[in-house]
Amino acid sequence: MDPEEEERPQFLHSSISESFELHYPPNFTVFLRAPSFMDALSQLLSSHVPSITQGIVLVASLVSAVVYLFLKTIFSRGPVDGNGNSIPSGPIGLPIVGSFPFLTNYPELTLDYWAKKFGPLYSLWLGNQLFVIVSDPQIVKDLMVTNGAVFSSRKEMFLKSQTIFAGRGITATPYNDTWRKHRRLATGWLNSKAVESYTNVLDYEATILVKELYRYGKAGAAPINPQPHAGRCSLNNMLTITFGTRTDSIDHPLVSQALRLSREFMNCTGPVSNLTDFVPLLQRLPNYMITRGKKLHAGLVDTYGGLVLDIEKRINSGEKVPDCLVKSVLQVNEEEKLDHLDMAILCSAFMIGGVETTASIMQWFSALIPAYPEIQAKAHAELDRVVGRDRLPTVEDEKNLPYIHAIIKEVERVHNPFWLGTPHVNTQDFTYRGQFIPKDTVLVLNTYTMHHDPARHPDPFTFNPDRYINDSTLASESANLTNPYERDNWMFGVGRRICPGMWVAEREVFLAISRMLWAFTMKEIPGEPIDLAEYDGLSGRSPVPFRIRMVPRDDNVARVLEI
Ligand code: HEM
Repeated sequence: MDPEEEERPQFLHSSISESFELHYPPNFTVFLRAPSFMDALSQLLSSHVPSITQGIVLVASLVSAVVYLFLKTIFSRGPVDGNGNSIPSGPIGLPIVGSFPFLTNYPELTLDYWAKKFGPLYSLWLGNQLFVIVSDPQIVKDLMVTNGAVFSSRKEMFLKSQTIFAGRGITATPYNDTWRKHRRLATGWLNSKAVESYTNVLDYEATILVKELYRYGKAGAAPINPQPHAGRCSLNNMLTITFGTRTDSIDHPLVSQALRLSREFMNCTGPVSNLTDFVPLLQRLPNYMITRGKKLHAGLVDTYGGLVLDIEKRINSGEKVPDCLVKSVLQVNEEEKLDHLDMAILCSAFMIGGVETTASIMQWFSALIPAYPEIQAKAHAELDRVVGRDRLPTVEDEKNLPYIHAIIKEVERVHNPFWLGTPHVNTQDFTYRGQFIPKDTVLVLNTYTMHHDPARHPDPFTFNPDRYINDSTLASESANLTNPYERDNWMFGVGRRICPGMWVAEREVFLAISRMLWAFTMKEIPGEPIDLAEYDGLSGRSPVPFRIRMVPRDDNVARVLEI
C-alpha cells in the first residue's frame, strides 16, 4: 500500500481540491494521485464510467470546468423562493454532470462526507436534477411524514421508471391514482394479517434453508457459501406469495434466472448511479445503459409475465390454482383494469423488492457473525434456554428472544441493503427552516449517516447487538414512534411510501436467522478472510461471495431436521 495513503485520514481534504474551491469527496483522490491529466482521465473512464458515451460527456465537462469555475462566481448555484430563500447549500459539482463523478463508487461514503461538511439538509446537482440529501431523523419526519402529502412522489427516472418498468410498477410510479391502486393490491397481500395467513410458508422455507446448509456444508465438514441458499429461501417465499409456486433446489433454472434479474436491477438502478437519468442528451444517443435497461425489461416481462400467463391459462382450463397474488388480482381484474404489462411489472416489483432484500440481510448476517464467537455463544444460550434442543424456534418465540431480535436489528443497522433508500420527490415548492426545496426535487434518505450517528449509536462502527437489547419493537412499530431519534433503523424507508413488505420481511428474516443460530456454530475459514467493505449492487447491497463453515451444534440438529 502507498505509505502516503496509509497515513491519510479517510476523509482528509486535499490542498489541491481546496484551491479549486470545490467540495471534493474522498474518491476524487483518483485525480489527485494520478501523474498527469490524461492518466487521471483514463483512470476515471476505466473505473467510474460505464460507457464510452458517458465518457465523452465527462471529457466535455472536464474541459469546460475552468470556464465554469469562473462563471460560478457570477451565478448562484440554485433557485430561490418568492421570499429570497435559497436552496440548501452543498457541493458545487462539475458542469453538465454536476456531482455525478464523485458518487459512482460507494456513494454513501461521499454523501456522508458531505453531510458532515454541509449539515443534515444539503443539496447537490446531478446533471439537470436537483437532489436534497436528508440525514437527520427529525428533518426526515418533518418532511416525509408530517408533510407526506407533498413528499411522497417518485421521479420518473429514465432508466428505472421509463425503460425498465415502462412507466408502471408500484416502486417507481409517481404519487397518483395508478400508484394508489398498485399499493392497495400490494398491501392486500403484504399487511400483517395477510402475513399470518402464509406464515406456514415462511416457516417451511426457513426449515428447508437450514437443511440445505447442513447438507451442502456436509455437516460442517465442507466450506459453504450460504448466499445462493439464502437467495433461494427468499425467492421461494416470494414465488409462493406471488405465483403459488416454488423451486425445489438451487439448481432449478428459475433460481439463477430470478437472482440474475434482481442483481441486474440492483446494478442498473442506484438512486444516484446513472448519468443517463440526469443528462437528457444521453437518452437520445446509443448508450450501453439503455441497452441493459431494455434487456432487463424484456427479461422481467418474459419471466414474470410468463408466469402470469401460465396461471391465467390454468385458471381458464378449470385447473385449481393455489391462492396467490396473481390469482386474486386476475379475479378482480374487470374492475381493477390492469393489462398484462401492469401485471407483469407489479409481479416484478414483488420479485425484485422481496428477494434480494431479505436475502441480503441473511447474507450479511452470515458474513458478519463468524467473526463474533462470543455473540454466537450468547445467542446459543438464549435459544437453548427459551426453545431447548428438541425443536426449531418459531414465530411465537420471537418475543422471548430479545438477544436474537437485537442481533437482527444490529445487522440491519450496519448493513442496510439500501443505504440511500428509494428517493422521494416533492410535488410542490416547499420552504423548510428558511431553505427552499423547489417542486420536483429528489429527496434522498441518507441512512448511512443516520445509522452511524454516534449520538444515537455510540461507537457506531462496532457490531454490538446489546445496543438494541431493550428494543422489543417490530420495524412497523418502531417506524411509528413519536420520537424519530428512537427509531431502530431506517432500512424500510419512511412515510407513505414505506416498504409495504416489512411485515413479511421481518418474519422471514427472524425465522431464517434464529434457525441458523439454533442449528449451527458459524466459523471463519482460516486463510479466507471475509470482505465486509466491498459489496455487489448499486441500489441494493449484498456481500461479495465468501465461504464459511457451518458446524452443527450437536446431534439434535440432524434429529430435529429429520436428516
Ligand atoms: C429486508 C427487506 C426489505 C428492505 C430493506 C426493503 C426496503 C424498501 C425500501 C427502502 C423501500 C422504499 C421506501 C420509501 O420510499 O421510503 C421499499 C419499498 C417497497 N418494498 Fe421493500 N424492502 C424489503 C422487503 C420487501 C419485501 C419482502 C417486499 C415484498 C414484496 C417488498 C416490497 C416493496 C414494494 C412493493 C415497495 C414500493 C412501495 C411504494 O413505492 O409505495 N419489500 N422497500
